[in-house]
Amino acid sequence: MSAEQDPVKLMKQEVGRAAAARVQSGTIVGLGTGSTTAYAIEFLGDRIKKGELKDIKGIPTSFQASVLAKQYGIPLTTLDEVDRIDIAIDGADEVDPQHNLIKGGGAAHTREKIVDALAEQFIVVVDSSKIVDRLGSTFPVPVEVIPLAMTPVMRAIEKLGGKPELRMGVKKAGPVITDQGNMVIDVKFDSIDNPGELEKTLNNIPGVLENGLFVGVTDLVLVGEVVDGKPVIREL
Ligand SMILES: O=C[C@H](O)[C@H](O)[C@H](O)COP(=O)(O)O
Repeated sequence: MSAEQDPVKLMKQEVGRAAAARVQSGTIVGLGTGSTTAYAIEFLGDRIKKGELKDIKGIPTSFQASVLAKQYGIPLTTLDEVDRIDIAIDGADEVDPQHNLIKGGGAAHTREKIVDALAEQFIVVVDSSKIVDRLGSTFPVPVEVIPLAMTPVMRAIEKLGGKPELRMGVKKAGPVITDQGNMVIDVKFDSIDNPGELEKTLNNIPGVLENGLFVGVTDLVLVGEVVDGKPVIREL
């Protein structure tokens, strides 16, 4: 199947394009992580090349975002250099009806939460498969943990009713190591009744750096769908 015919790829591309179209000249832009945001970064680069978009600066949420930004000609800055982030564009693994999220499928949720939460406008870009009635129904909650605390954190998570699993590398023996040099525990909960409460409880376990529940942060969700073979973008 060619890239153009792959409906998931098509949805991701179009939703990335739609988000990139909302960025204005002269702004500071949070650059999210993952396969969907990668398209937004590519389209931002296209707009810069065409001269449509001038004087923007990106704040990357990961090594991946930083590499892509450099590849597509987006100048980068840091949180030390700016007094605001105007807009952030980022993907998600699940989006619930209140626009709360699970993120961290790419182990980048710690830096993503810092950047996305600081942004004046945080736009989430997803394909329709990410929309759920209840967080945790398809995806575990990623928890970034300082390595020496891994065992006590796992025990504490079990006491909360979660099933923790250390995330292992693909094409790398051993665990996934985050951009901060930590590990990720993926936690399956039977049911997440109060995501805001769980977000705080998890972060309160000593040794936990950040978890992938993003509650009350989203301003707009752009959802890519394929209808009658054509990509359609809907706003939530
Ligand atoms: O750590 C990774 C991020 O939270 C991603 O934004 C999230 O996993 C969605 O990625 P994708 O767009 O590749 O599904």
